[in-house]
Amino acid sequence: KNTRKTKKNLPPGPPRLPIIGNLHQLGSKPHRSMLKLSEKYGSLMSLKFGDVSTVVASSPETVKDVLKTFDADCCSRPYLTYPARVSYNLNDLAFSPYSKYWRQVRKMTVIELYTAKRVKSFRHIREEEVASFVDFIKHSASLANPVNLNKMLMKLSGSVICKVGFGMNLKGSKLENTYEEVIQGTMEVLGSFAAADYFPVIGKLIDRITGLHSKCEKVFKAMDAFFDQSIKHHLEDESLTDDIVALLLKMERGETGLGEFQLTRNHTKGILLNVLIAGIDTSGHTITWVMTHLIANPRVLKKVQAEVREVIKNKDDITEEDIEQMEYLKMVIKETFRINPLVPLLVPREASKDLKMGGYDIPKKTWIHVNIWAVQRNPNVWKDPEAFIPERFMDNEIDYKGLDFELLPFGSGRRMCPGMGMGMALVHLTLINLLYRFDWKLPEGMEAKDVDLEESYGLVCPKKVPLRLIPVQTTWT
Ligand code: HEM
Repeated sequence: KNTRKTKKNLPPGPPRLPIIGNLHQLGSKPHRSMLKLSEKYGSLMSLKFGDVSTVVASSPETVKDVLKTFDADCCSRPYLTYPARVSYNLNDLAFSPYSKYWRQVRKMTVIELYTAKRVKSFRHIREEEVASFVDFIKHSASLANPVNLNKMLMKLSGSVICKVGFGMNLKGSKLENTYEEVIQGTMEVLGSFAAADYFPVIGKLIDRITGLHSKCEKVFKAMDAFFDQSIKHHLEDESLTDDIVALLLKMERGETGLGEFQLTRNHTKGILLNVLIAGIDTSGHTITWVMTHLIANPRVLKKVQAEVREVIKNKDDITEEDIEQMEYLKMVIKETFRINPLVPLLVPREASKDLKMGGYDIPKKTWIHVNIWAVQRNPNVWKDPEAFIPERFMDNEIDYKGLDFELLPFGSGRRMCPGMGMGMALVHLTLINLLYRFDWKLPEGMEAKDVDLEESYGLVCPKKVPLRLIPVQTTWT
């Protein structure tokens, strides 16, 4: 009798296998598999992964329901075993549940850390690091050597984040030789569909067998040693006052920030984890994707270079604000975010109470995936969605700042990325330099149609095969 009374009207979804549910349908690229399934079962779809009930939103309307209409009740995070470990037991911002702690830290970081003023104050660091990056590329150009842009751009954003966040040079730090492996490994750990999250009884054992557990421990230890190094450096040198570690240590001492809330060392490290991984991976990979699409589309490359060169030609130096006069470059960046959003499923959310959404029941504790990969390829919204056509933004007001639910590379609502300004400042300055100062050629024997566009999968989806291009220095630089 009771069962009949409480029967829920859940969103439709594919049939499930015993025990694993729909896990076998995820494949190696869950955002792509979920897009395919949503074409059959609808833009609000139920899936079951082991013990976990999930819904996936895949259209601008259903995504708007999750991120705006029901944001307050959908903005918590589920408990994820390995993100919990690397975030010092959820003492961070990105994986911590919606709670008083999260609200205070979010408010504090938005007021103190991710402000336009602070982004500006780090400008000299971006300029210095981009200048030495350009020098390296000039050197490669003089030898006609191909440059591995994935690697070099990761190094550039790594150097910027180390100085901005940790007051240190990447060179000489504990991550100097391993940061690429550590950051990539962390992203894989954070983005993996871990057995421990879906099978409470045997999941941890499965993760030990697959190696996920030891991989997590390895990256955690490497990052922890790096954070300790930076904190020690700050405690020994009082002149370090302007970077993010300095600010967090001030908060620990109660000199600024959170009112009655006491920031502990684990909170500091959790927040630093977000700065390190979100800061390095995202900006570098965004620039690589832009360059990949440009080299695969020579017409667009030529057009955007003409624009950049026209704007810069009579100026003494290049600044990140020059982007304001580069309408076509802005369209190229939007189109890149549309085709290759770096976080295609955003970070998973969890319903904090029973909800009724689009006529369906979403029970409390259901996990919610927002598939922006599907939204940004929706043929009802985007004509010819697989093609790279920046001009589609010409008479189109859609932007990526969280207000338009057709394009959401930074998410939207309470959990929207707070580091957008910081990330985009580096993306703009670097791209303008790459396009103004160099022409770009594919290695011998390759043509535009051969450029590989496959993404790899993790929390962030970078280009799978590194982008190798030959820079040719322009005569005017
Ligand atoms: C091009 C660069 C970047 C992209 C595309 C990007 C994208 C994203 C996305 C999609 C999310 C998840 C939003 C959600 O779950 O709804 C996110 C969250 C976050 N990002 Fe970024 N991000 C970028 C740069 C940065 C930078 C430079 C920082 C900091 C230095 C940063 C810090 C964070 C943090 C702390 C969160 C968690 C917010 C929360 O859960 O409250 N991001 N980012």
